[in-house]
Amino acid sequence: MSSQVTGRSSSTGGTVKDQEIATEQRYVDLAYARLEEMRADAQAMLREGYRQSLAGTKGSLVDRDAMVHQAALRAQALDVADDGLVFGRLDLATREIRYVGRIGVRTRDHDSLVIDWRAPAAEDFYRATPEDPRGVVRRRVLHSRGHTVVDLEDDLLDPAAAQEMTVVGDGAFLASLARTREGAMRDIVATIQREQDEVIRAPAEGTVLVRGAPGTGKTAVALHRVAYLLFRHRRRFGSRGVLVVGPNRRFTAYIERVLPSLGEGSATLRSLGDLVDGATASVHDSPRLARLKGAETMAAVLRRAVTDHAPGAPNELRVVFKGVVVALDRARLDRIRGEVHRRSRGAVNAARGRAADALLDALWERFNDLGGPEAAEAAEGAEAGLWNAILAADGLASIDDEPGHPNGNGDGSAGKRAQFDARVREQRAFTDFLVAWWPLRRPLDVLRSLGDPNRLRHAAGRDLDRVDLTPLAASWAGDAPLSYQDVALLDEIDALLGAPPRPSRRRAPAEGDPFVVDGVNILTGEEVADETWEPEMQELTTSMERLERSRRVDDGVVDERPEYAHIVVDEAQDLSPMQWRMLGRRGRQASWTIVEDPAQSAWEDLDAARRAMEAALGGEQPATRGRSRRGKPRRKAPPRRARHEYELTTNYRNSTEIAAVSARVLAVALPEARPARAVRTSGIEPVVRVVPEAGLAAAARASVEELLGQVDGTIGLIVPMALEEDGQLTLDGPAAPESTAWDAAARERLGAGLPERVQVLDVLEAKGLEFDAAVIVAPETVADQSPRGLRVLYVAVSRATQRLTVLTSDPAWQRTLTT
Ligand SMILES: Nc1ncnc2c1ncn2[C@@H]1O[C@H](COP(=O)(O)OP(=O)(O)OP(=O)(O)O)[C@@H](O)[C@H]1O
Repeated sequence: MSSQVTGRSSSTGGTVKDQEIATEQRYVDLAYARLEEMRADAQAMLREGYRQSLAGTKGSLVDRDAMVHQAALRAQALDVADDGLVFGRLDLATREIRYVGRIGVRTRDHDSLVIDWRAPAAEDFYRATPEDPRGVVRRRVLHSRGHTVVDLEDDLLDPAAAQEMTVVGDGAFLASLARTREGAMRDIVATIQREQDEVIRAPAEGTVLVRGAPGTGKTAVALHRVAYLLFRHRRRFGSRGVLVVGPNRRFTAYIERVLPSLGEGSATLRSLGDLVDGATASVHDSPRLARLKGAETMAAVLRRAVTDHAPGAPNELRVVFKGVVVALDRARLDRIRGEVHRRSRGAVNAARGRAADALLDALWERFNDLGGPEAAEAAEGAEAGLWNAILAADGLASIDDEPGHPNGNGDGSAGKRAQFDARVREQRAFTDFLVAWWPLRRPLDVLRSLGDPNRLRHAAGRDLDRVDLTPLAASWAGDAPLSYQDVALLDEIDALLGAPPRPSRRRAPAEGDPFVVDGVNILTGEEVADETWEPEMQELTTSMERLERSRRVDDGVVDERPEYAHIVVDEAQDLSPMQWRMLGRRGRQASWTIVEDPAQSAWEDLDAARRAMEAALGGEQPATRGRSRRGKPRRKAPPRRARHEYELTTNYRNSTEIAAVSARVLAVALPEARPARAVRTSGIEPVVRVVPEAGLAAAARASVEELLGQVDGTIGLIVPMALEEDGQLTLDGPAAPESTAWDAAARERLGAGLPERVQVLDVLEAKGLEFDAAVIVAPETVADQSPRGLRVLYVAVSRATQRLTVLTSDPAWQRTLTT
């Protein structure tokens, strides 16, 4: 017979639970003692690594690098185990006992003391249920503070096999869900539920698509999956890297501690606003601008923008050969430009050499039209002084054609052509023209150039409506802040521009190269060293450094864009097609974990986003179809990958009372959707108050002050987006001069003097976050701000774990939320 005990006294002193805790403490002490030994071993390995480097050979440096890296990883993994090393115990029907913990611990004789939670032998800890006990009789969760076991909770899975086994517990799991939120997400290793574990351990290949309502643990599960993949497939995912992408910087700050707490510091965590090096988003676009910028048609607009002539590009080319002025006008130049773009298929910056050749062809043709070599001979006899005067008046920098010039003796037509090319290339008029007419462009310059409504109109073709041009151009003009959608556009432009053909190291100068102007090769943008140039010794790089190398869009083009072996996309329902394209470029060979809740989507055209997602996951990217970014034939598009779909159904965040309010919003936003099942009842009803519009801010302040006395943890004060008069931008940087009700200045006033645990944020910034208490201001405004406003509101009301207050100036909303 087993017994369920919660603190009952035993005949031998102390409660049964105390005795059980003492037993477990002895085992935990044993595990920590062994951990100390492992730590000493890791330190010894580190010292040995450094000793190797004293040998001084290149090979020894490589060994040192590898050894030090390994030892550092090991030491890091051991450190994370310092808190709550052992958190689970399984008693099996075979009488075997298994302990589960943050990392695997073995005795010196290789007997298992603690099984890593990610190892196959730990799977039963998460998967066993009373319906399917998988040989487990009792599952025990140990709650520790540091090295000390403070509580236990048992699940009896197979009562028939339990015999005299003691079972203690008082719902510590549910209690742990109600714990205070301190502002950063925590790991859930000890309490992962079966449906969550299935996602975490899903196959590493292909795409894992996870859906679930707010609070079902999608983010938590995705992060634990990363730790699992890195543990089980370290070689594959550790070397090429894992990228985790979240919606905004607040969100990445919120989740950034989870992976390190699981001992995994190697994954790259980025928000959609800082995925591209050198470009950082500081604003969200209004729904209208986001729709325009995020749509796939923007790819065509940008393609035209990069192939259009650059701002300030000259309209005429004039050179002199043997006294004959040869000129190309704007119409001819535009035709040449179009032809070069067609032939170079996209890699714009790399095509400058081809552009130079095409100009020379056209000049030669023109020169022949003017009479060719005969005309030159006639001109040669003319008065040099007269020519100089005329040509100087034309502003040509270099016109001379001295008899006896080394290039002046070509014969035969090929020789004449070679002579022509050589003489024209030498002229500053030609090289200066080339630099201005086909500049090596930077993504940010191209985007800014679209701040000119005329250029935007030209690039827009028929892909944008006239009425949209003005707000779009205004959002890119001057030094307007970059938005989250803009970052994806910069990446698109970068892909279109491509890298100029540059070697990885500085080359020695080629003597007399006419394309070297002021120490720079104007065809490639490459710096050419002076005569003192010597090849440098290369410093060894670690795999982490290599992983971190990436392109920067602000300072021209450097290095390759990083590609990852696995990409996790959180809040995927909000990605625009252009953002999917940006991610697709980073995961052409990757497997993916995609986490989403379509009911929370602020994005209007979900079908278009879905198509773009499919293209990113395995299809081809239309902008670079058939060719790689460097113009070489592309590898075949990867085959469509296996897809594994999962749904999470239990809401671990909200109390049942708060979940009821969010279910009411969902019923209006998306009547056919099913809310998740909340499991924790708090007995605290949400508050919905009607307040006159002018008093909303004051009421919000008062509500927060009241809540400060009611909860110990974080409070979110969630306000509508701040749309400017023309509905454009919502700033999360400094206040814009003419912005309205909920702008940054208003939010700053709302938060003034409040403790740090209170965050004032708009509904978009609240995505993915959670608070002990939330105050939602003006649901009616949120609902009206965009066609997806109701879904955005659904996000807002599902943020709180314990207390929810809604302030509305519309009595109809009070009825909707309470009945
Ligand atoms: N098995 C679990 N044990 C304990 N806590 C859990 C468990 N699963 C989820 N949680 C907690 O529930 C909360 C919600 O989890 P999470 O943020 O991952 O949900 P989500 O589905 O991503 O929500 P949203 O869609 O709103 O972003 C978090 O505090 C998380 O730690």
